[in-house]
Amino acid sequence: MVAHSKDLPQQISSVLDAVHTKKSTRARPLPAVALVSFIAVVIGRYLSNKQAKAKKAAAASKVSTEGTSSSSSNVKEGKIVAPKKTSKPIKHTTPETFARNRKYFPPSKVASAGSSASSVKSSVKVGVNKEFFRQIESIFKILIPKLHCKETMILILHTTFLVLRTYLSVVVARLDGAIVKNLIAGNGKGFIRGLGYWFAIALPATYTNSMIRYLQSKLSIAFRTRLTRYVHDLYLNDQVTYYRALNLDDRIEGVDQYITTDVAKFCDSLAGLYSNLGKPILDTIIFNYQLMRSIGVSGMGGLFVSYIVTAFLLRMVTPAFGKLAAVEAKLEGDFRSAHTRLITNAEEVAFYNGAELEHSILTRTYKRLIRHINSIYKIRIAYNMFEDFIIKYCWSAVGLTLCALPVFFPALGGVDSVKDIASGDKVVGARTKGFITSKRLMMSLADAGGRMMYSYKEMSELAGSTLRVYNLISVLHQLQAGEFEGPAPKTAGAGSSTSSQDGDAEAEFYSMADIRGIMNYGYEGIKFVGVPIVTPSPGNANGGEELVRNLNVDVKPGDHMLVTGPNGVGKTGFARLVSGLWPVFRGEVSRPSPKDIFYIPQRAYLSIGSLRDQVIYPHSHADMIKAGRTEEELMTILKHVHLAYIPDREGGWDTVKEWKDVFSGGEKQRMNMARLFYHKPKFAILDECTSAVSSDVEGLMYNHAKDEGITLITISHRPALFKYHLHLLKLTGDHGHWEFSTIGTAEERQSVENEIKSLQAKLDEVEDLKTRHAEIQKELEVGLNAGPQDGTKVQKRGLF
Ligand SMILES: Nc1ncnc2c1ncn2[C@@H]1O[C@H](COP(=O)(O)OP(=O)(O)OP(=O)(O)O)[C@@H](O)[C@H]1O
Repeated sequence: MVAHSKDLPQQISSVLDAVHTKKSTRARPLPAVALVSFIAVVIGRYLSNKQAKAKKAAAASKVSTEGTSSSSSNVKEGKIVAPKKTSKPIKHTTPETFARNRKYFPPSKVASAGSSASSVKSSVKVGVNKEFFRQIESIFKILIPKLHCKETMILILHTTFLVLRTYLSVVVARLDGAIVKNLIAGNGKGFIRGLGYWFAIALPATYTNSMIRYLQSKLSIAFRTRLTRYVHDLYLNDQVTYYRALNLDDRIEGVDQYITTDVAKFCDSLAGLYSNLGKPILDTIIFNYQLMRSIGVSGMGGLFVSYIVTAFLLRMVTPAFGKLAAVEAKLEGDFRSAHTRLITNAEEVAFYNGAELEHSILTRTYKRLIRHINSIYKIRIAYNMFEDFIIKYCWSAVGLTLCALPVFFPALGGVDSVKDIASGDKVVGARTKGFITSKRLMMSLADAGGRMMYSYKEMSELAGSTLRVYNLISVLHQLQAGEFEGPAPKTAGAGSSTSSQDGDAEAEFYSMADIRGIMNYGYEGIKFVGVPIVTPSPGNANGGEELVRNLNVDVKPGDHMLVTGPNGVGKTGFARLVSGLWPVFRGEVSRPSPKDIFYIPQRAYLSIGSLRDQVIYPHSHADMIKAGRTEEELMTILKHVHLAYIPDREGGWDTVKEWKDVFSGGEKQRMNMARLFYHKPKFAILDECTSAVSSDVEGLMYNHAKDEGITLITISHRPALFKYHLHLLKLTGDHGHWEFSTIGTAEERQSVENEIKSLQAKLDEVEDLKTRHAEIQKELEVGLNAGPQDGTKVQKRGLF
């Protein structure tokens, strides 16, 4: 009974609505049902066709993968997946698209929450402002590159279903009214018919709701795919943007977090915002229109004033959700990278017994994150209270007052009430109907308004992820173009020769923002003309440190060169310059084209993939077949590096394992040397890459490399490698000093002789020690044979 009386106003309202709209909108759900069912079936068929196609494609790719790379050991391992061999192009973005889009991504005017050193000091805050809309617009150029694309199709479908849902809500409300009307009138037939319509409409209505959710997810995934592809194309390219982002620039710290989490979060929020904002806006327009019929234009004026005041107040009190979200994403990234570090260095940490310290680092990063999240929750308490107070209570009070206007001041009343009274309806009935209709509309409006205000909060948070995604793309674009961030270069007059290093008046000031050197590709050799080796200095106000000054060297084919010097002097820096990883600040570097030069780094790298992939890296199996190379050749190569036993031991070329855990230190280095013999480049830079290999095998590998016609540039401090080279580049570390000489000159001989002398001296010492040892032994024996003075018999055996 209580429940009944509680629902009564709503039921009366439905009946009144039904009566009110008798002429033009009699509850006729059947055409609506038919229309919705038709659209649902068409879209359902479209989507199921797509799904069938996707299933077919998946089955086909499974067959091809099984056909090319499955092996018994692969199955045994179970966990590691070999890279898929695909004939499809890996890159999706053309250089022209990059060039066109670059201008849409100038450095952000908002100081980034994700970077530790942003040069952009700006008063613009993270939030729903002009800069946010500009950033979103730029990102949309990537998300929807043209009008006719998959994303537009999904957006159209999504919009259709959103409109359908609003339409169905109206139909359901009217049907509700009609059923209640028949119930009150005791019309059994009408009631049963109404119930029939009710069930008939349930199917398309529920289908519409689940399609809205499905299309929202689909839109999010489509956006994510577009963005991830674009970012990957930008990140992994010939300009080694990934290396630059990680080593030469600190604007996007934790780039993995940006690409994996932030992009996904951004796409989810954007797709969600469309439906969360679109529906309330549509509702607000419809309900406001209907409300105007009930409370009149003057009442609507009051309502709009309350909208404006609410929007103003909420904007005033809304905390910087965008900035908070951006900081949260950064802290999440820090926590994640602390774990990644531990995974990468588990063995080293275990050897050092460093669990406790690592534990404290993890706890500290986690606490920092949680403290921030907790502070957001606390900020939300006051905000939610205010939001509820305004939207639920103040709006209701305003609503009630406005609803009362036609009652107390009929002259001000809405069109309907005036018309109803004029047409002779009972005054009380007219007032009840007017009040309940207005109240229902007000409630719906408050609900739509609440959702819109909630969307404002979502938009503020979206501003945070938009900033991070925008910064990612913007910085990658700049790095790809070789534009770095650094202190302003000093002008010639203002001391271009100002020292950047303590106590060195001649050292030049090197800024990442002032790179003037030239890099030439395609030279038959490696030539440095007036090139300094300078450490990159992202965010360092003192500029980069000059390790080697004004280097001039020319290595022609066959001029095997050894680069030597103490630790940290810049030997690997030389290799980084040749490979284009470090910028050429001044002078000119000429080098062969990429296919003619190969680097083997200090730390042996083993990729994800099969045993074969380890030898042919960075070729894929498909590249190997295309180049006409065979497994017999690979076997010969393994013999040269003394690893011929590996394929048998590991179960064949197709075996997939985590190779970095399988091979010993020396095996890893020999495997890296095997790559050199596979690729046979004209030049090779070997950076201490045989330090764990026994010296006899090392010698064989060096001689084989020379026999293959490879010009070697070895970075090492071991004199044992002198004999395989013709030239010596010695970096002394003394104010960037360096010496170039030919091995075999007086100086070099002197150096080798010095080493021989020092070894000889040690050997002589061994002889002396041996002689001394024999003497002591002799003395002891003499002493024992003489026996004790008191005549006690000492047993020789017991003493020794
Ligand atoms: N990305 C970087 N940013 C700034 N400085 C760097 C960077 N990489 C290396 N350095 C610094 O440059 C200096 C030279 O490094 P490099 O690796 O060339 O030394 P090296 O002579 O090869 O030493 P080792 O014999 O120990 O391998 C070191 O002091 C190092 O700290």
